[in-house]
Amino acid sequence: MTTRHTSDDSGAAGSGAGGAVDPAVRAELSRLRDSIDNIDAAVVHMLAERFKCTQQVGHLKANHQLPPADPARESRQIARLRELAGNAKLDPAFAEKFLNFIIAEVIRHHESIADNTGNTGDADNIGNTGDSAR
Ligand SMILES: C=C(O[C@@H]1C=C(C(=O)O)C=C[C@H]1O)C(=O)O
Repeated sequence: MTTRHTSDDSGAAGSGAGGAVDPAVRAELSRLRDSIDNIDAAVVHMLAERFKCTQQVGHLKANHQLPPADPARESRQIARLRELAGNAKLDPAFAEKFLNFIIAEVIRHHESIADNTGNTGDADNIGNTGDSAR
């Protein structure tokens, strides 16, 4: 059985086989973790802003009988993000997975907005008032 080594702010990091932590290692770890915390906060704030926009898109689509998902737009975004990722030395496959994860959540929101607006997003439904006499 393998042992999973962990470290926390109480400071096992850099202590080798359980000895005292090198203060320089502790300081470096702490500096890096401060940056990670700032980046995570920025990611959360940026995602919150993105979802504010996509919610508005969801209402616009529901009010104008547009479908929740737009696969052509998604393909363009994925191609663009993969290119940006490659240039930034981030794995393009990871960037694509991450974007797909977010988009899936956005589409779920759009479907629920459409349901609550009485629009299924089905193209056949454009102009359908709910009156079954066709
Ligand atoms: C936000 C939109 O709706 C969906 C979500 C997307 C996204 O989160 O980027 C992109 C395309 C759509 O499938 C949109 O059409 O722009």
